[in-house]
Formats: sequence, structure tokens, C-alpha cells
Amino acid sequence: MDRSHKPSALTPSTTGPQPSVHSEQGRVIATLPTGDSVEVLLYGATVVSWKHNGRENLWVSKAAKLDGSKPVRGGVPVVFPCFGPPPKDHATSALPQHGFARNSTWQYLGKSSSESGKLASGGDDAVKLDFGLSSAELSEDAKKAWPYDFGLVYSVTLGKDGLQTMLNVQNKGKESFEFQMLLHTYFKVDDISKVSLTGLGSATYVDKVLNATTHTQSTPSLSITGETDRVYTAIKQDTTSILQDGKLRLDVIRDNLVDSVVWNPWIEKAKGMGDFEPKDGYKNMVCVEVGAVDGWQKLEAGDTFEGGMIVKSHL
Ligand SMILES: O=P(O)(O)OC[C@H]1O[C@@H](O)[C@H](O)[C@@H](O)[C@@H]1O
Repeated sequence: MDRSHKPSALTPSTTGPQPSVHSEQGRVIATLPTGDSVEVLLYGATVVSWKHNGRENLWVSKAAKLDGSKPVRGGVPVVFPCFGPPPKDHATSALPQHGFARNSTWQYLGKSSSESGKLASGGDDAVKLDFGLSSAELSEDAKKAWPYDFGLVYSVTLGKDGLQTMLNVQNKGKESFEFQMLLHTYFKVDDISKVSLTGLGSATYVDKVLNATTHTQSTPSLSITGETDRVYTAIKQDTTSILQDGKLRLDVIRDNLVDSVVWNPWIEKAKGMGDFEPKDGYKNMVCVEVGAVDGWQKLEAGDTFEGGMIVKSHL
């Protein structure tokens, strides 16, 4: 792939300890002096752990395949260039559900001090890990199914009170292409019966559980009481919050994205998924997935799109 993306080295600090980064067995782990950490698999550039104040914020199935044989059931799988099963009449039609990014092996491009002013803790207190995937690195099957020249850079920034994940999509070819993208985040919760989501009031959604019918959420908060699979589009608020027992746990802030999927498989769907364990794990997770999935993003030759999320922990 194009190696022109060279993150700068970590800015040496004149005060205090620095974040540490090491890679082992197909994963990169960054730890802040506070003990907070993030762990990213090269497989899918899947963030599989984000610990803040000693607490894990991401849910990963005990039966998740981490060996590259199947997309990871948990963490933050990257969905690109199509969301869900691709439509038959679209250039993505030969791709698998949710595209190829989550089951391709990415390259680790390096670490840098955070340039993001969006995490309260930038500079020496934050560390950014960059991962890259380009058309040249795809499997022959994926290349054939989606023959466009593209470059993805996925930046995972760990800060003192948050995690930022941004996907940068570049069209390196001579013709335009269309894509969708989504960060399919499985958040870990203590007890789904005590969880509510705010920030989706008055938003319109397609309910995939109810035959893909369109609705408008009438209440300011959403509780998860059964199988949930909603695609919210053009959300006016930029933040969806996850509350546990009425207390704010996490803010999920969309950056240059206006859609979000809320998903929980509940009892029967969880039973039907071989890689979902324990079977009652649906009680401890909720997917809040930020993305651009309403129609298609068209990217002209040479153009770049960037979108992602900032998650702030309130514990
Ligand atoms: O089993 P997969 O391919 O990881 O998908 C899980 C879920 O992902 C969600 O984003 C979709 O809205 C659901 O319809 C889907 O079931």
C-alpha cells in the first residue's frame, strides 16, 4: 500500500511517564500511565478491549474467533464498504454481509501523539495508533468482488477519558465509487434490563425486526426489552448516551456521521449464533454503531472521506 502515511513519533514528554505501545501476535496494545489501555487486532483492525479506570467497556463473545477465520463477534468491527447484505443491483453485490474490512488483515502503520483536540486529553496524555488497508492487500476474492483502488486509514486514539476511532477512506483510482461504513461497537453493560439510551428521541429509524418498516422514536430514551435491530438515519443530535440504572456511563459522539444502528440479538438470535457465548451474553451488551449507511457515500477519484466516533467514559 501507499506508505506516504507516516505518523510522527510520540512527542517526548518533559514531564511524567509516557504511554507505552507494544505489538504481539497480531495485536497492538497501548497503555497510558494511568493504566487505561486499548487492544487492537490486525485482523479487521478490530478494537477488542478498551479499559478505563480498571473497567472494560467493550463486550467480546467468549466464542469469538480471533484467528482470522471469521469476523470478531465483539469489540469494534469495521464495516466497509457495505452495511448488511449488499443489494443485488449495486457494485458491492458480490461482497459478504458488512463487507471485507472486518475480515481482512490490516497493517499497523505506527503510533503518534494525538493530534485530536476532540479528546479532552490530547498531546502527551493520548496515543494514536494507525492501521491501513488498501486494495492491494485484499484477498483475491474481495478484489474481484469490489475492484476499486482505495486506501483506508483507521486511527484509534486512547485518551485519559475517552477513545476515538476514525476511518479515513481515500479513492486512489480513476473512477468514483460508492460505499457505506459503520463502526459496529459492542458496548459492555452490567445489566441490559437497567440500560437506557438517550439522544435518539424524534429520530427516524428502520426497524429490521418489524419487516424493515419506518418509525419515529417518540420517547426521549430507549430501553432494550427484546430483539432490537434499528437503523436510525439523519440523527440531529451528535451524541447517543448509554445509561445504566439512570446514571450516565458512556457518551458515543458521532463525528461527521449522522446514522447509527442499535442492535441486541436477545435470546433466540443469540442461541442461533455459534460464535455468541455465553448464550445469555445479550444481557451484557448493546451495539451502538455509528456510521454512514443511509444510501451511499459517493467518493470521486482522488477524494477522501473521514468519519468516526469519540466515546467518553463517565466512570
Ligand atoms: O452477524 P453479523 O454479520 O456480525 O451482523 C450482526 C448484526 O449487525 C447489525 O449491524 C445489523 O443491523 C444486524 O441486522 C445484524 O444481525
